Amino acid sequence: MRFKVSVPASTSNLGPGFDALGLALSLYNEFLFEPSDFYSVEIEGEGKEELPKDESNLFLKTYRSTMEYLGLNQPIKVKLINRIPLGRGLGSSATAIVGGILAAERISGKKLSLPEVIDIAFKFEPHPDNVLPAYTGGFVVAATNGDLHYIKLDWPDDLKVVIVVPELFLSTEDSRSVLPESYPKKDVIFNIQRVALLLGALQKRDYGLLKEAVKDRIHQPYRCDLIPSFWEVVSEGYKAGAYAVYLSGAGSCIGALADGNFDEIGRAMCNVFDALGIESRYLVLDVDRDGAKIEEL
Ligand SMILES: Nc1ncnc2c1ncn2[C@@H]1O[C@H](COP(=O)(O)OP(=O)(O)OP(=O)(O)O)[C@@H](O)[C@H]1O
Ligand SMILES: N[C@@H](CCO)C(=O)O
Repeated sequence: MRFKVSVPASTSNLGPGFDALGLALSLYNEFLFEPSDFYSVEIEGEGKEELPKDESNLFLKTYRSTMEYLGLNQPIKVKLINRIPLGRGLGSSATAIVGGILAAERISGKKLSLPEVIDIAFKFEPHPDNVLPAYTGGFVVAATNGDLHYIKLDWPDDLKVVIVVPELFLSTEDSRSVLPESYPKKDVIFNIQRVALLLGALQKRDYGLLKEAVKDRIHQPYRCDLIPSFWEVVSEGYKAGAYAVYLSGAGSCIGALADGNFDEIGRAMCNVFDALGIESRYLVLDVDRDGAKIEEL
């Protein structure tokens, strides 16, 4: 009884949609697991050295919490094959959470409802914009207030995401700690207008509107100081042909939406980090439409 769970990365916020918008990407963490007499964790790839291999590992914590919720206890042996860089705003922690929940579902033979999945996930990550696309795939709008309300929207086939990954680790906790507790009314209105514009521009494929639509006054103006030359990277992305450039999730990755010139955009943005002596690379990713998957081995 051996299984593989694969869970996509996600890029969230997309500028103004703080804690509301998330997009699953074609980059996957894979978790291989089998029942065992004791818990054990092996890690390959990202976080091999840094991530805990004991019971404090987020995958195991989520698995155990889900099993506890189901009234069960079954130790497992898990191998995490991590391809998503950590602490970069690409939803690596969300993949571990979703992976742990799916592993518990598979081992127990029980299927949880989406509200149950989200309730468990929220104990570990109390914002939905990575967990939800990781679970469902696609472009997701999520609204929470005790209950979760969400909708999966169409994403245009021709629009890819160029993700620039600087060698800058930024924990979500630190990146959230720089945000204010409250915002002036004009900034809230600014963001509401742009989220609406963004959804409309994507629906109508009016890409010329995207540059204005991804402007934001809720998080990027506060987080930009954590990423050297953030606005210069953004500007180079636009010059190279991107329609929209934004901070991916809590950072430090920067995402660019484009329907061509993908390598030019990636290189132009990385050149800014090169000039600062910060290593970086870029990934050209499609949108994952299907979300987390389980496969028998
Ligand atoms: N693939 C993983 N496997 C196990 N634990 C992970 C994994 N990825 C992240 N974590 C755990 O989640 C904690 C919180 O991660 P954090 O949210 O800061 O970063 P992230 O998930 O890489 O980025 P983000 O959520 O901004 O996209 C980390 O300290 C780590 O212990
Ligand atoms: N919406 C969350 C995503 C974390 O990746 C944030 O921006 O803090």
